Amino acid sequence: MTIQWFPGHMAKARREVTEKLKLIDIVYELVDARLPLSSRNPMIDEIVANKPRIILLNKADMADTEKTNRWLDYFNSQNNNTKAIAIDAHQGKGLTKIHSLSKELLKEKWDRMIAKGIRPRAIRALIVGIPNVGKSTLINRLAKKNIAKTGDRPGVTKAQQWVKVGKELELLDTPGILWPKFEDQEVGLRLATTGAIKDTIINLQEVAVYALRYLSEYYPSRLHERYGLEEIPEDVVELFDAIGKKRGCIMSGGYIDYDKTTEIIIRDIRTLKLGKITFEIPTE
Ligand SMILES: Nc1nc2c(ncn2[C@@H]2O[C@H](COP(=O)(O)OP(=O)(O)OP(=O)(O)O)[C@@H](O)[C@H]2O)c(=O)[nH]1
Repeated sequence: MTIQWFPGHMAKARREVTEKLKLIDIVYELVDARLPLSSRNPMIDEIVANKPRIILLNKADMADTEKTNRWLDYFNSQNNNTKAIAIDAHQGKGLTKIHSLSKELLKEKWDRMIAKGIRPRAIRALIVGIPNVGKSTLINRLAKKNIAKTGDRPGVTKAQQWVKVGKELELLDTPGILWPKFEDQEVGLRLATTGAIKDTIINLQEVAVYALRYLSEYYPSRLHERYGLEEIPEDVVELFDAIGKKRGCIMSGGYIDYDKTTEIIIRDIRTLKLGKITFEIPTE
């Protein structure tokens, strides 16, 4: 699903997430491990405020493991209320850690409740993230058909459905959808490279050029191997031509077929033919 985000939609989405935050103890913020900052909402810290949070670097199966580890260090060193782990919601990898980490982050709150004589209840969590980041996949994975109709809760006007994850954890069944920072062109290009933005609304050639520039800088050996290039031309148009030539994307008159070359490059990236790639590097 690609949502056209207008200021009115953004305000509404924010309001909806803020309402849901009142019902829960902890936020699971889903980001794409290949572009952990670009796949976040720019106002997320402000929206989530002081709630404990686990940043889930999803689609870790498609990201460069060494860089994912650097991103985990980056997020884990930010504040005590926030932890990060890498997961693959599609195959269900890394998910068992979510529960133990939630308990850890909420230990003080739970201890306080117990000290006051309140019986411990299930931890309530909300998944938030931008479109296409894997929210539904994660809910379905965690739920294992455990969608519980709980109806109204005291103080809650609208009926909310909760998904049981074991005995001690419950998720709101509808995730919070938030917008990415797409006024930043680079963010848009990164999102487009991984397929998070519908191809029909972007200029794919521009995306392929962006991706090639990035790959030449950070993953030149992958280009060597995949396209059998002896040298990686510095000029990106020359590189584009060289790949087109190697892959037989030639039109009559000997011209390079740029549309076909673009298609190949983008497909190779998205289907991991160029290996696991992370499109954003932590700065510290
Ligand atoms: N490789 C891989 N693909 C994943 C993973 N998680 C989700 N996907 C795929 O990513 C795509 C989007 O997943 P969804 O669960 O629909 O994402 P969403 O955030 O609910 O999307 P919206 O409904 O648009 O908000 C689907 O094709 C999933 O199969 C993962 O960990 N690894």
